[in-house]
Amino acid sequence: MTERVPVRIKRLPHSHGLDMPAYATQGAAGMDVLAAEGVILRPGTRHAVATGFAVAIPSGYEIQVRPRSGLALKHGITVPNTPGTVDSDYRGEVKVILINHSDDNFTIQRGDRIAQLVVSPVTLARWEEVDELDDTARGAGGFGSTGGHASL
Ligand SMILES: O=c1ccn([C@H]2C[C@H](O)[C@@H](COP(=O)(O)OP(=O)(O)OP(=O)(O)O)O2)c(=O)[nH]1
Repeated sequence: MTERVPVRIKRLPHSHGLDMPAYATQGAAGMDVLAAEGVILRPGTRHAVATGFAVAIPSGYEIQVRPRSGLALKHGITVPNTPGTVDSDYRGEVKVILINHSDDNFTIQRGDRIAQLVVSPVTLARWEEVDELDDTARGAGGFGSTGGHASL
């Protein structure tokens, strides 16, 4: 097993009785995160769902908030800002922004597993401003310039 990065986590009062995020299987990349509140998401609406905890991520890491594929495929429930970014200096409650892309109301009950959290290393960059960039075969081609789909 790869070594695990320690991340400090603090339960908030409304997390009472809730499990903290956990890997569902040995090889899972993300920890399933539970809703700390019940919400009814009407079609087309979104909500920042409480999780009941705050974290102190070590410097050099972030936590990405990603959708669960089952909720996306079966119910049109996804994370509009995916991957959501939890910065290492953020000390507020971690929230999961969910949007309902279906035509039906979607009920989230407290304790439902609503998304997954992936701890990921962050590479910081510094700009080196130049007058000219090197040439490449692609050049300025983008946004479908290589084809591969009839509409492109
Ligand atoms: O899905 C998310 C995304 C963000 N956050 C929290 C942690 C993150 O560190 C903070 C700010 O997020 P972000 O930088 O994406 O938001 P912003 O709109 O740029 O706000 P800010 O100006 O506060 O950085 O909000 C969450 O709890 N869940």
